[in-house]
Amino acid sequence: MLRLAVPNKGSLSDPAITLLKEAGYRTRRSGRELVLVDADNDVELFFLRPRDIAVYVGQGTVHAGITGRDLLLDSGVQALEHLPLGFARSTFRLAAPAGTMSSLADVAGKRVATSYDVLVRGYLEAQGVQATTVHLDGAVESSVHLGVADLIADVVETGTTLRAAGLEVFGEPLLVSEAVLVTTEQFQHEPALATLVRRLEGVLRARSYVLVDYDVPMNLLDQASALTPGIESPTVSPLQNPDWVAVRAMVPRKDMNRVMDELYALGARAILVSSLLACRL
Ligand SMILES: Nc1ncnc2c1ncn2[C@@H]1O[C@H](COP(=O)(O)OP(=O)(O)OP(=O)(O)O)[C@@H](O)[C@H]1O
Ligand SMILES: O=P(O)(O)OC[C@H]1O[C@H](OP(=O)(O)OP(=O)(O)O)[C@H](O)[C@@H]1O
Ligand SMILES: [Mg+2]
Repeated sequence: MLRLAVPNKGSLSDPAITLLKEAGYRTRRSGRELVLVDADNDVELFFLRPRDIAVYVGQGTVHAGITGRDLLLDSGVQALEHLPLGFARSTFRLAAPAGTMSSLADVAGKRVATSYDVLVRGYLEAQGVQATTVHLDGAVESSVHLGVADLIADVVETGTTLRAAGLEVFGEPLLVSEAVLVTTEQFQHEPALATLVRRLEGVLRARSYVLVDYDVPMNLLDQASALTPGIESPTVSPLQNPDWVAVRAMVPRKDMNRVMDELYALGARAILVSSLLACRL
C-alpha cells in the first residue's frame, strides 16, 4: 500500500486535498483525521504538518509527500522533487523598511528574521555575506517594527503583507516555490507511486486545458484549425448543412479568450468552452 503524506494545515492543505479528491482518492471527512486508508486505491494518507513532511519522506517512513519547495530546501533533507503541482506558488525574498536597503551588500552585519533559517543561512553563506538570523515561527513581517531584526526573509505572494508592514523587497528572489510531490531514490520507481503521478498529472493537465467546440463554414476550416490545432489534430464532424462543419479541440486555458476572439472574428459561431475533469494525453 502506498503511504502518502499530505499537509494538514496552512496554504498547502486545502489545494492538496482538492487535487487528491479530483484524482479519485478518498480524502478526510473531518479536520481531525490523522490517518486514512483508501483501500480501493491501495493508498494510506497521513495528514502531517507541512514542515515535517520532508522529514518523514527523508526517513523513508512514507513513500512520498506533498510539501512546498521552500520547506523541502529548508528541511535540509535529500529528497527528490518528483512532480511540481502548480499551487501555493510564491517567491522567497529579502525585504527591509522601504528605501533602506537595495542590495545584498546592505545585509552584512545585520539581523535577518525568518522562519526558514537553513535556507537563508545557506543562501547568505553562498553569497559570502555575514549576517545573523533570528528565528520566528510566523508573522515575520512584524519583527522589524518591533525591533528584533533589521530585515526579513520570507514567503511573498501578492506582497500585501509586506506593504502593510512598510517593507519593500530588494535583491534577487532566493527562490521560486510551489507545491511539489517529493519522494526518495529508494521509492521513486515504485509502481504505486507511478499510478499516483499519472492520476495527478491527469488532473493538472485537465486544469491547464479547456475543450472548445464551434461551428465554422467549410471554406474557413483550415484557418480555424490553425487557431485550434489541438493535441494531435482537431475533431471535425459534419453538420446537416453541408456548407458548415463542427470542430472540437483542446486549447490551453490561458489562451482561451484570445482563441475565442480570433475564431469569432474569422466567422466561427456557437463557440462553446467546457472544463475537463481529468485526461490522459
Ligand atoms: N500567501 C501565500 N501564497 C502562496 N503560498 C504560500 C503563502 N504562504 C505560504 N505559502 C506556501 O505554503 C507553504 C508554507 O506552508 P505553511 O504551512 O507554513 O503555510 P502557511 O500558510 O504559512 O501556514 P501557517 O498558517 O501554519 O503559517 C510554503 O511552501 C509557502 O511557500
Ligand atoms: O505576499 P502575500 O500575498 O501577502 O503573502 C505572503 C504572506 O503569507 C504567508 O503568511 P501567513 O498568512 O501564512 O502567516 P504567517 O506569517 O503566520 O505564516 C507568508 O508567510 C507571508 O507572510
Ligand atoms: Mg505562514
